[in-house]
Amino acid sequence: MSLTPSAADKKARTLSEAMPYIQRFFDKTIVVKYGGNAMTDPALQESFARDVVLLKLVGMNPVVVHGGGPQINELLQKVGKKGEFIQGMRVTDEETMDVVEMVLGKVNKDIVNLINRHGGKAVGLTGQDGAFIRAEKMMLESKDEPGKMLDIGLVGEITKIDPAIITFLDSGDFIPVIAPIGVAPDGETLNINADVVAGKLAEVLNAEKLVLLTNTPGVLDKDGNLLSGLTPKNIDDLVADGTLSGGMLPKIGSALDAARSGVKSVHIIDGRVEHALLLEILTDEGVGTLIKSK
Ligand SMILES: Nc1ncnc2c1ncn2[C@@H]1O[C@H](COP(=O)(O)OP(=O)(O)O)[C@@H](O)[C@H]1O
Ligand SMILES: CC(=O)N[C@@H](CCC(=O)OP(=O)(O)O)C(=O)O
Repeated sequence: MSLTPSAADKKARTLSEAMPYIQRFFDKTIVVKYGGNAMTDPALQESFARDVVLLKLVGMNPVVVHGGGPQINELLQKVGKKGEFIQGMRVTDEETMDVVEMVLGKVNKDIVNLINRHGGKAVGLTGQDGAFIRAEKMMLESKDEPGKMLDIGLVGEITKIDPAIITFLDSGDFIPVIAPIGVAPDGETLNINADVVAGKLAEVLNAEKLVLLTNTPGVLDKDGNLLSGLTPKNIDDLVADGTLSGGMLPKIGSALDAARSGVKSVHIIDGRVEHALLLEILTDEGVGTLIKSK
């Protein structure tokens, strides 16, 4: 294929532009949350896997945490159950938990397989492996009746993440791929929102970056315009006036917690854009919403 001089020049400039980022992020941990909504298109799945492998090849330590919300809903529907969410958290009875584990197990191995097909060495884990994600049953405070605690079933609140297994994998050629399931003190498995796992993991790994790939251009205002940067005060206002709702609530909460606990940059970006991850990490192009710690 021959390139016109301007196209060749543009390609060369883009490659050259990547160099300072490769230098800056060499040996740094990048936690990537791959949302269930961003993984529905096979071509995008391929580009995601290629991006993750490329980051590893140039010396970064990508750690993938995946969701699977829409895929869980699909199977629930097939077995005649309706997915119910409160403040972005799935109400999880025992039967639902079986479906959650089944679907996340399949999604996990699909991602592992995809990364491996592109030359990476992915290792799939849930929080049960080495009991590395400890959790306890979450009680959620009602938004309508402050002070009232809601029981949403087998949903976990993280009490501790032991990063040892992840740093061990990172120090080799491996790319950890993590499903958001935690383990309670009695050994019961608990369903955890994947954004929450990604945020907490970024914190305990002292990650350089947390990138949350989802199915919107980023955080949007009431008129649907992209908000390119958000402070904690902006976020409080957007929650209070109802601009942020549903799955965006745990996402923004986790993003802010991660930013405040020292993760250097936290982004919510559009996983429907091909190579969104590379654009975010290796180019000057700012995509999506940057979450600021203050
Ligand atoms: N202000 C907002 N800006 C963008 N998305 C929002 C906003 N408020 C609510 N959302 C919803 O949050 C969704 C993303 O969260 P979620 O469905 O949990 O995705 P994921 O599977 O990527 O975690 C969006 O698809 C959108 O429906
Ligand atoms: C407690 C809770 O809500 N768990 C989520 C776990 C998967 C997830 O978070 O998937 P996405 O990132 O695709 O939304 C659920 O059951 O849907």
